[in-house]
Amino acid sequence: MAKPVSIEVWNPNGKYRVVSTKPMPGTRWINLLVEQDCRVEICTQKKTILSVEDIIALIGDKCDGVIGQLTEDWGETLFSALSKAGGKAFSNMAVGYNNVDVNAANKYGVAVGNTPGVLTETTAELAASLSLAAARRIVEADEFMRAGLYDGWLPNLYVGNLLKGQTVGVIGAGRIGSAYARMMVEGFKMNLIYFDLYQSTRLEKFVTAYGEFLKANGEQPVTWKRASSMDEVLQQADVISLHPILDKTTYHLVNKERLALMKKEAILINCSRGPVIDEVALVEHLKHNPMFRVGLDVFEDEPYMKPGLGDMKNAIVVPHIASASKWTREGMATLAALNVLGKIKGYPVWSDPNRVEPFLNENARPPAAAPSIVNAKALGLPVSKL
Ligand SMILES: NC(=O)C1=CN([C@@H]2O[C@H](COP(=O)(O)OP(=O)(O)OC[C@H]3O[C@@H](n4cnc5c(N)ncnc54)[C@H](O)[C@@H]3O)[C@@H](O)[C@H]2O)C=CC1
Ligand SMILES: O=C(O)C(=O)CO
Repeated sequence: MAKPVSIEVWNPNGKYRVVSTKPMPGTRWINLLVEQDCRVEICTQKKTILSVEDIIALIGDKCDGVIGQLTEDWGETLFSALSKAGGKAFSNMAVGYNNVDVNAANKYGVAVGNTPGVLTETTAELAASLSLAAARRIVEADEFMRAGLYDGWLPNLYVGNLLKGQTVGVIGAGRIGSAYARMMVEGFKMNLIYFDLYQSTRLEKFVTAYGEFLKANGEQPVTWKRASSMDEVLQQADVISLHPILDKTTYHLVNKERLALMKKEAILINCSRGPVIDEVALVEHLKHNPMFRVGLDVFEDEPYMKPGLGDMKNAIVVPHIASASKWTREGMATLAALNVLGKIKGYPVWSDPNRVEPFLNENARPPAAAPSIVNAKALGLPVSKL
């Protein structure tokens, strides 16, 4: 068994043992746990992705709760080990929890937390950044400049796409997809087409109101359309951003056939999860369509890229940093810690995981509730009346 080599301990005499598989930003999350009689153990081992064996060793014989990461495989083996150690709480430090087998957690009565809301705008901003970078070829132009190749202004140098008046397509118009859509519509006066299993009435109202504002000021109004299929979005949009959860229905949602439906000069952005795109098919598509561009924050086999992707000039690739703003990462740590603490203390579950601001106010005590437990219903946990 691979034994973790390095652990940082806070409040050694605390009654409840809470393990974090990684150091997390800020100290508020540690203080909140320590104030409530937790002994906090943080794994400081210099290894980016911990194996199941590493985490079993961290859990040990007695562990009340674990804060884990999206890179870890939380399935039957780990929930069984946590349950054997007396643990009843786990939280991902992430909103996405496709790395967690929630059925296995249910079997062992372990609450599974996630961190919605606090990363919505930050993630949408990165998707918007990638959209702009791809449309205006910023990374290619930066490389050209640094290579000392610039010898004067030219009419055809790094000509890209104007976003104003084009159509932005959003697949998965939940929290992040809607925030991204609002940024692109308001910021760049783009028209919207979206596909989601559910109607996004708030988003539609926003675009309608902004369109009326533009019209009243003598400008071309922006428009919206809820597509009846994903293919409609792919065919009609100029910039398409993917924001669904990853599950069986969204695995390889963008495949060879669907890439072929898109405009030759379209831009595809993925800040959701890598396997939503068939990355091998994407590399082929990029090779045969040099004006097609992608901006990718996530990859099918993270941390690896499929062969050839890194060589493509029409691809911008960044290492899963969409939620990486200081405020958001500290907030994610806080929400994850409060999920675990809430279950340990027997608090009810917060009633609306889209409204987590009260937990993030540094000047007030957080509510006595677990902010977001995804299997609360399955475990029959009480809901907060706050
Ligand atoms: N790259 C990064 O660092 C980050 C990635 N994420 C990813 O983004 C995902 C979305 O996060 P939120 O917006 O907070 O979640 P959300 O639950 O608010 O939105 C997801 C949306 O996807 C829709 N959806 C589900 N299945 C679909 C399908 N088959 N076709 C079309 N739409 C479908 C849902 O109806 C929902 O509206 C997370 O699950 C996570 O995987 C989230 C934060 C940061
Ligand atoms: O929260 C998530 O789901 C992420 O991917 C990291 O922010």
